Amino acid sequence: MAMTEDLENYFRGLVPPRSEFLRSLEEEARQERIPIVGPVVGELLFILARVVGARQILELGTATGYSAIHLAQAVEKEIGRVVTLEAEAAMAEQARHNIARAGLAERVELRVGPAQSLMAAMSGPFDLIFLDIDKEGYLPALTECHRLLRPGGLLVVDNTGFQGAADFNQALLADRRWRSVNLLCWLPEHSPEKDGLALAVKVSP
Ligand SMILES: C[S@@+](CC[C@H](N)C(=O)[O-])C[C@H]1O[C@@H](n2cnc3c(N)ncnc32)[C@H](O)[C@@H]1O
Repeated sequence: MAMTEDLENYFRGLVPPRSEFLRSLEEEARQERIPIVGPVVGELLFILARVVGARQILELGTATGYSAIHLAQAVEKEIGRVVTLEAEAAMAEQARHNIARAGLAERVELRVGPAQSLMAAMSGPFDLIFLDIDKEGYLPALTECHRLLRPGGLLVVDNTGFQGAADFNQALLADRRWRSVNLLCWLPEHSPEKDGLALAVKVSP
């Protein structure tokens, strides 16, 4: 059977439905030109966290809290928690406000500062790590991501199509302590819509 001719338009019609609140965060990010993952990758993060049975999640790059909200929705109340790291104090304040409005403040711990130094002082293990900071920071963060993930834990990396992520992509591919795939995707309402997304499992210490 032939595929539909206008695949992009067709898939735009399949973007997950979401609350008015999440739509307002998407609008806020659009107006302030803040690159967030959008509804498709947001839902993907929720699904991946559930599949992994994640209780402890680490996010690098909070921005306004949109992806942290999806991750926090996936963890069980009172058992699970999302630790999210944001370099900019004003952005962190905006995220704190949004996360509280989502009723998820108790499940999210927001730490302010450069991810690399915050991670160096942290101990894991985390079940899932979502990497979404400045792309030049990806490679320097990889060693800490490996240390902080539990064996079998999942690393999800956004924006791997960016030039700044090129050395990270090569390092991840070459490192046999990970099994990984790097996908070229077309993701409606993701910033940008055509981009890469990497998934990696920690297979050895
Ligand atoms: C792409 S946005 C994150 C979007 C967010 N994950 C979402 O989808 O809702 C990247 C954020 O990471 C922050 N950031 C960039 N480099 C950072 C670093 N080295 N440490 C901590 N935060 C960083 C930026 O200030 C920005 O708010």
